[in-house]
Amino acid sequence: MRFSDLVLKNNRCKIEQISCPQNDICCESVCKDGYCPLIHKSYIAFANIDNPNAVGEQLLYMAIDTVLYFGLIMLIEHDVFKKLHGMLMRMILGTEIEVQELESDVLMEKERVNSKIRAAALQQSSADDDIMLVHNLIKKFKSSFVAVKDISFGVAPGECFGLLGINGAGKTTTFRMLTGDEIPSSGDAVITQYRLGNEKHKFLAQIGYCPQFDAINETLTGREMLQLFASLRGVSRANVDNEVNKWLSLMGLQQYENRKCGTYSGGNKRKLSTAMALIGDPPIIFLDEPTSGVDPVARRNLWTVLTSIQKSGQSVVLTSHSMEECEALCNRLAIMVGGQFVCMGGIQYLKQKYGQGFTIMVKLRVVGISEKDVMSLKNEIENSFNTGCILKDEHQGLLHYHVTNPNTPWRYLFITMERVKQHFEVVEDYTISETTLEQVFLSFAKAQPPYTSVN
Ligand SMILES: Nc1ncnc2c1ncn2[C@@H]1O[C@H](COP(=O)(O)OP(=O)(O)OP(=O)(O)O)[C@@H](O)[C@H]1O
Repeated sequence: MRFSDLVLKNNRCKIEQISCPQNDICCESVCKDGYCPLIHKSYIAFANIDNPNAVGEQLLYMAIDTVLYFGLIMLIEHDVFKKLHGMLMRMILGTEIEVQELESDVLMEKERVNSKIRAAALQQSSADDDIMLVHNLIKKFKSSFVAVKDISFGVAPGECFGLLGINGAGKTTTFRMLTGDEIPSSGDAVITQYRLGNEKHKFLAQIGYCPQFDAINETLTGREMLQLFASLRGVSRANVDNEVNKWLSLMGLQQYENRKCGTYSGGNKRKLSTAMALIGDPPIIFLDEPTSGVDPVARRNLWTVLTSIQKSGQSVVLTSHSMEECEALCNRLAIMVGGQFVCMGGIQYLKQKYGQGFTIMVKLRVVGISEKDVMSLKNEIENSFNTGCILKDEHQGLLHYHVTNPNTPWRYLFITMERVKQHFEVVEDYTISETTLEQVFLSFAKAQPPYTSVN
């Protein structure tokens, strides 16, 4: 009998009660009183020759799929694969790293954090004066490449902590570890009493994060995006609209609120991402270059917003390539070089410690100057400030001197440089200023090659 005949037979047997000629395939064996009785066959059974329409097998597969995919989602949700990957990497790569000798401020902060962590473990103290403690954080991507090298720092309530470093210094990797995107190779972080290592969800619930690249759903409008984030942050349904209106207005996004985010300009996407990090008033906010591509008016506006949220006790961890921004916002900052903190402290402290004194920039004429003229100019400048004058940099016809004695009178500086300018034709112009944060940064950043990559 062909399969199609069987299907026909079963369909007929189900839908009609037919008179029963002996040769009818439907009634071969069950002909009763001249009629073929209706045969009810259950669909909820495994299909076989007599019952090919049964869907038991499919139902079983669907049930197995449900359990399987639900389990898979749970494993992903609880980072089981990431943790396994992390464990495997730790086993393969180890956690031993080479660290350069640490500056005293970095070392002191490390010891302070470690002692707090020890005390918290013994329940002898709460981290009241630090909302977040990061200790001994390491990220190894390859055995030969460590992106973050054993960094430790604490952030106080209401503090803005800045992370500075050239491209590839390890700032974003640090953020990615603290926001759960990367599993640290070693080390941990604590926000209030929640540990990143074993209470990740509670830890992350304390954080607002503006990533370096805007993580927005381009098909939603700005308003919808903020409504979504307000709800995720636990803002009550009755308050969502108030909160969304507040942040749209603070970020100057009202006129774009009903436009799809995908059509926003780069600067407006940054503003929206920052608002998404700030909405719902999380206790600590990570901002990865929040003002890159933002116009100067909006940037200053954001600075005002960030200053006011600090006053209400929220803390900010910020990365930026704008020294002006760091000077305006950060209470403390750390400079990262090659994945490691090379200095740490308040801005004035860093300027005093690493850039004490004055900066003289000498612009040289481009044409008609010889190497000999430049050499004798350098000798003259260095001899004139015999209390200490160091040539820090020389590029594109600019000499950058650091006069190390902070007590040198401004009058002496100007008289000397005027005399030098009169005597050396090679000097086109000069400027004298106090040492800036940028100069402190550059003096450290030079220690890292401009393109550190593992690729
Ligand atoms: N998933 C990864 N796998 C391998 N190497 C990585 C990975 N992510 C980052 N790196 C490397 O780690 C180093 C630090 O990168 P990171 O993005 O943290 O730098 P950054 O300081 O944030 O730089 P930028 O200022 O450009 O944002 C870089 O050399 C980068 O190539």
